[in-house]
Amino acid sequence: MSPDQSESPDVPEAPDLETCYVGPVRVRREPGESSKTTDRRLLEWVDPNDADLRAERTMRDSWRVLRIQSEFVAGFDAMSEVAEAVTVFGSARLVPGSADYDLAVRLGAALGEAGYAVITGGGPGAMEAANRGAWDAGAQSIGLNIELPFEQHLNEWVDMGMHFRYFFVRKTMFVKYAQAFVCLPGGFGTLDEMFEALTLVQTKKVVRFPIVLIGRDHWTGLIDWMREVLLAKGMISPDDLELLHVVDEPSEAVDIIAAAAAGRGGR
Ligand SMILES: C/C(=C\CNc1ncnc2c1ncn2[C@@H]1O[C@H](COP(=O)(O)O)[C@@H](O)[C@H]1O)CO
Repeated sequence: MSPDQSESPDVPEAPDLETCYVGPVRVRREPGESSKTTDRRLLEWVDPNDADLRAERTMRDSWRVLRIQSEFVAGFDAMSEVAEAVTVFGSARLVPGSADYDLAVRLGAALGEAGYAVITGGGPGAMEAANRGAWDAGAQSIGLNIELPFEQHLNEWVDMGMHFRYFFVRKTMFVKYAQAFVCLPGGFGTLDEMFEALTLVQTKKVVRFPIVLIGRDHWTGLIDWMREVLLAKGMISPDDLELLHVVDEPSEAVDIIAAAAAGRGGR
């Protein structure tokens, strides 16, 4: 090797780029460069007085339908082999070593040991922990991730994972392939998922299946408010409150789910 060859060539340093997913496509961008998610583009407001923008939107939305359709097809194909499953929701912000993270691991394991596949949002926190428990129990561990404006990873405890562009497509998969929901302690995302499940059951859009809230400390205040405000004002009926089961232990959640399955003639 000549002295010239041993010298390091004058290669420009790789720029510090941000990574994110646009549907299945991984893109790297300059920090701060606009990264509108697909959902945001779909829901973007367009000035109705601007005829050109309206025409452009109509064209884009028509094509968008094909993309939505393809996401449903990919989801249905991927999920078609899933056996009995339970969808688990919960805070993306739980950290390993915390009591709630540990609860989520134990929940995933208890569901897995009872023969259920575990479906989560595939992200960090409670999702990672529940997938981890299911994985440890040798159960199918599924993560349905979503495109967000910052980099998203499937957690490492997922053995079948997907990235969705559209929230509503992903939510369909959470419901369609599960026979129960369990909500761990969580924030707005978890509450959104819990209330969506609840209204689907309340309006009989899905046959009554259990929604279990695990962690009494976290959920009791909300249930009290539902009773003291919503029920008292006649905005829900007494039966509606019974659609939610509040427990502390993963084994209680599994018992409720198994009893509901037996009541439907399953298991
Ligand atoms: C904010 C953080 C990570 C975001 N990543 C997520 N990946 C996948 N799914 C998510 C993510 N964040 C929220 N979700 C969904 O909402 C529920 C949790 O929301 P909460 O507001 O944290 O309660 C969860 O069940 C997911 O389906 C951490 O840096």
